[in-house]
Amino acid sequence: MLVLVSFFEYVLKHSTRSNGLKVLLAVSAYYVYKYRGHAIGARRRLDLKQPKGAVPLLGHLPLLASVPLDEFYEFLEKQYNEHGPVWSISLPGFGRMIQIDSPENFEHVVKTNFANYGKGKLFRDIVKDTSGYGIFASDGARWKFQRQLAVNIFNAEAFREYTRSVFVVVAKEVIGNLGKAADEGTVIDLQTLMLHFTMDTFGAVTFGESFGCLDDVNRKVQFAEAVDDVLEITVGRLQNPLWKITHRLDGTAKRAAYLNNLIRSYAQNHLDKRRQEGHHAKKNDFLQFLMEGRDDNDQLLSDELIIDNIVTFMIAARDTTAHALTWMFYLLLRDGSDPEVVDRVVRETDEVLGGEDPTYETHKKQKYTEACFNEALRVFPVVPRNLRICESDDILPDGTKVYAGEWVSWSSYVMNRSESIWGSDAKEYKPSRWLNTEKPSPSKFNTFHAGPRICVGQQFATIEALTVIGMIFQSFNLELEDPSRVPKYRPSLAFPMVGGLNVRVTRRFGGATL
Ligand code: HEM
Repeated sequence: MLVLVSFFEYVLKHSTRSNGLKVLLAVSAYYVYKYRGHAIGARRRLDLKQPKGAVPLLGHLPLLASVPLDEFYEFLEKQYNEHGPVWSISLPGFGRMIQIDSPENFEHVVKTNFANYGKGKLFRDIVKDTSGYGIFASDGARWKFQRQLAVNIFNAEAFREYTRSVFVVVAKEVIGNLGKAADEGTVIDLQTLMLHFTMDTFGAVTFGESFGCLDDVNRKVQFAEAVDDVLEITVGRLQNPLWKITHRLDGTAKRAAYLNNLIRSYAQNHLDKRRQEGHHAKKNDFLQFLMEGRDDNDQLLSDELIIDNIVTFMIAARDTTAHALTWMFYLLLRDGSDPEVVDRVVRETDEVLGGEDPTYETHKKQKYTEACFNEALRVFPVVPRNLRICESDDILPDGTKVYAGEWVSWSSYVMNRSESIWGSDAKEYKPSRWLNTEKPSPSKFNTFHAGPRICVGQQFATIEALTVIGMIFQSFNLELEDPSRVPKYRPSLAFPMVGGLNVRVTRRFGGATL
């Protein structure tokens, strides 16, 4: 730093060029000095620890850019180990980001002082062209009425009906694909299968018809591919503070517009078709709920807001649940896993289902299977990192000051593996920790978030997962193609497994056949 300052002093003294250049250099020198050790726009915070490697103006951007993407959460974990439960980084565009790790600080941000921490304009800009002003990207009153609408969609009656007419029906197509792989002796990628499963269930609960992804698991479905591509672009924006410029230059902005148009037109066509059928056509799907939903002023939602929410629900529902299932199957089947865990799931499935299809009532009895699913979501939380922006100056329960405009961020991946939160076996996959004990609070098991914005689809995801897990184990034995492989993750909006999860399938003797 001193070398830099001396260099500027030297140039200013000896420059024979115009005064303009001198002024430019002086201004640059001022900013480099002002933002030494942190990013432009960020408040200087000597009271907070921060990783070494921050540079003037860019802060920790070069450091973060140097971290391999598939080791990002281990990098975060290392920082927590080195700096303790609160530390910070600064990034151009974002400013200061305070990293927290304790359930108490987390609960304060997402629940106790909820009104003071929003998603912020920066986040909204990133997702605006995809999920618009839907529930996910909104704050305040606009969020509140959409939340109420969403809560109304999910009730026991709806879950009973989804299980019967959607989850079981679509899971039967999963079983069909697995049966084909079993009979042909081929491997099948469970990750793709689960993504197609959750996509088709989403189609069925939203529009009353599946996307047909499971008709042929290897067939490309344009809509599903558009969603994948758009999510990748969104993640690229989160990682690139200059995305508004670079995406325009490299053509990504044009592609994003094309993809979003494709996705939204699909939803609009369904909406138009439903209107033509008659607004009160007896349908029991998300689309109908949204078409009949009303805002704060008792007005029906605009087409735009209906579509914003359809896209939001699809993004929130599809990859999260599919990836959670994929990681769970990996944890059950990998080398070194306890064979008693799978045996117990199979025994429970046989006892509870007795060879029949799952129902809303049988889910409640799949206690051990649910423990396996939740434990997978603990070890591999499919929303591994999150953040909020502080609206007005605040103090966290541990005394840390947060100033207006600063971000607070946490990683469920790191928190869920923390020994100080989960005990000395925190890193082990141990479904039994969920049995015979009180459920951990959402601030401790925070994969589904906590407070007023806790995931509205948690029960939906759990019931959907229990249906397909039960139906798979009812009929098949699964084996990983390579049980010794330790799969990597890809940072994304959810948490995909790099390279998928190839399994070999055999039919269970005496198992249900379809
Ligand atoms: C394993 C599966 C899932 C996980 C781990 C998960 C996790 C989360 C998390 C962490 C949030 C908070 C995001 C934030 O505010 O920053 C969230 C919100 C949300 N989730 Fe989920 N989710 C899952 C499945 C689902 C499903 C199946 C649906 C819908 C059917 C859904 C719908 C939503 C919605 C609408 C929100 C926004 C709620 C609000 O802002 O009030 N999620 N989810």
